[in-house]
Amino acid sequence: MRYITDAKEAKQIDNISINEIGIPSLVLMERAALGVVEEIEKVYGELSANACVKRKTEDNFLNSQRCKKSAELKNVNSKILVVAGMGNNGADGVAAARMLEHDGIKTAIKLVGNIEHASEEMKKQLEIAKNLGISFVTDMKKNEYDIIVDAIFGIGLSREITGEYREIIEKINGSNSYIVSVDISSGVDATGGKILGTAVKADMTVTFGNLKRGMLLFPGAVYSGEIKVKDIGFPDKAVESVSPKAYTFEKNDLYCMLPQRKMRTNKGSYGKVLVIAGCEAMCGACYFSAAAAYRAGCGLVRVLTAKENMQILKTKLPEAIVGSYDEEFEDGIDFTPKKEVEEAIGWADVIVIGPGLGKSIKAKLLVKRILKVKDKTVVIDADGLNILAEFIENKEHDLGNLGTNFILTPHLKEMSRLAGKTTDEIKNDMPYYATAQAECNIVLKDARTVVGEGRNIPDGKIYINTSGNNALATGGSGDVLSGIIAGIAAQDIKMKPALAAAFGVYVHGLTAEKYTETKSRYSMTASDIIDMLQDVMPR
Ligand SMILES: NC(=O)C1=CN([C@@H]2O[C@H](COP(=O)(O)OP(=O)(O)OC[C@H]3O[C@@H](n4cnc5c(N)ncnc54)[C@H](O)[C@@H]3O)[C@@H](O)[C@H]2O)[C@@H](O)CC1
Ligand SMILES: [K+]
Repeated sequence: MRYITDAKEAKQIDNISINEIGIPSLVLMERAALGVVEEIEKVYGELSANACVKRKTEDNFLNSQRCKKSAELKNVNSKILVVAGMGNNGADGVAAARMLEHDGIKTAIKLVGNIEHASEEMKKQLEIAKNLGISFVTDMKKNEYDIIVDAIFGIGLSREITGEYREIIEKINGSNSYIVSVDISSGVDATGGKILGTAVKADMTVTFGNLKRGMLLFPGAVYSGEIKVKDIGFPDKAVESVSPKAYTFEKNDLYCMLPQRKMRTNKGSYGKVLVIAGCEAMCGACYFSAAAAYRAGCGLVRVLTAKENMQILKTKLPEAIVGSYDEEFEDGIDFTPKKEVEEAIGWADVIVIGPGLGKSIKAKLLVKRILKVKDKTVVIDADGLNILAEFIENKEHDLGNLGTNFILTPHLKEMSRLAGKTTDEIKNDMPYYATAQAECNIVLKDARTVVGEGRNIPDGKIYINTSGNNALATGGSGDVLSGIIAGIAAQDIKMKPALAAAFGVYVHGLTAEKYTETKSRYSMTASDIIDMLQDVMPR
């Protein structure tokens, strides 16, 4: 698990490390600069070898997709320019320039801003650089440098970028150089990922201690390039005492945090998922959700679907217990859930409702019933969300009334209906809309999905997903996700629903990464996502 900080938390960690624990600021800075230099020298090596530097991490959405033509790159006399602002981000850059020179790489510094406003650390770094005779330039000639180091603003950026800052950032972006941002791309708001006027389009960002939210959320993610996180010695004590609200997973987390498969167990040990999905014309969605729940590891899956879908589901997924909700309506639409629906609700540990369910009166009555479930995790997806939004619009329901056992999985448009806000409003503050609107858990789906715990959950966390790629943008992908989340939640009913949801989102993303290792991102289908689960879930 990796913490992701916002600007305030990152500053607090700096502060506690320096002022409470007593690690000198310049010591942290020296390590930060060394971290930057280490990464630059790797790139420099590649450039010098005339390599085409196509960063592979586009798969993680962290790449600006630059492929420098080797012919455009000078090799033997490669030069680096550090563009430094007057705060400590600039000071990191000046320290890095000194280290690069020390390692024999021709490096110059271009200062931006009023030197009279330089931070104490910046003044110190400038003094050292001057004593060593490092060259300073006043102008930045286009395409003169193979690598430009962006050390203009870090987490201290606090307002729109204008004037000479804006000009230099536009010049940097207009160059052919490989661009390395120090800590965060200058212009990206470290908390929300917004672009404050303009921002450096980095090929790589070398960040310190922890990931910053702004480099993962859009549009900041597009400006960050490949992200390297460097440990510069912030003590765990400082990080723990700040306890950042956001986190993301790494592959090892699957092995140590997912429910374990113990030796003496049977199918009853891994939970029961009920999928209420599929109307007459939509059998596939039901199949995808149910099959994914099995592949994610739950013990038993039961399906309630339209009568017409039963035969095909029995054939396609013989592992599932297949029934129909239709017989509940034999007496007309005056629905009092009885027979199979009530029995199935009682049977289940986790319920999924919505994929391909349609918006018929039957579907609405089913959703109405499931909204009353209190004692088990419920995933509401697709048409389940559309119906819920309709209930909210008609004032029959309130988003705030849904309990902490519910997981909603809206994409931006669905969230816009649920929250009564525009998609732009949602897009611009995904962590807020994933957490602050409701008591339930929300999986807010986008290229960078955010999972939030309800607003009243003590110490509620925000998960920002970093796995996956655009191969996932295919029909049925969301149905599969609902099944994966339910399948994981069912294996440990004590697991916080938001954690199960975060794992589900992470694993769903990993399937696409695995798939595109050998196959085309154009061709992945929902069935492939289900198939790839066997390659990405722990063995
Ligand atoms: N000792 C420390 O505190 C450490 C700091 N580190 C570096 O320090 C950075 C944070 O340094 P600072 O807090 O000095 O902040 P920055 O260096 O990010 O920038 C702060 C300066 O920019 C000004 N500013 C903000 N927005 C502006 C705008 N739009 N136009 C013009 N000026 C603007 C501020 O008034 C301030 O003077 C981190 O990102 C990291 O790179 C690292 O070296 C780790 C250790
Ligand atoms: K920067």
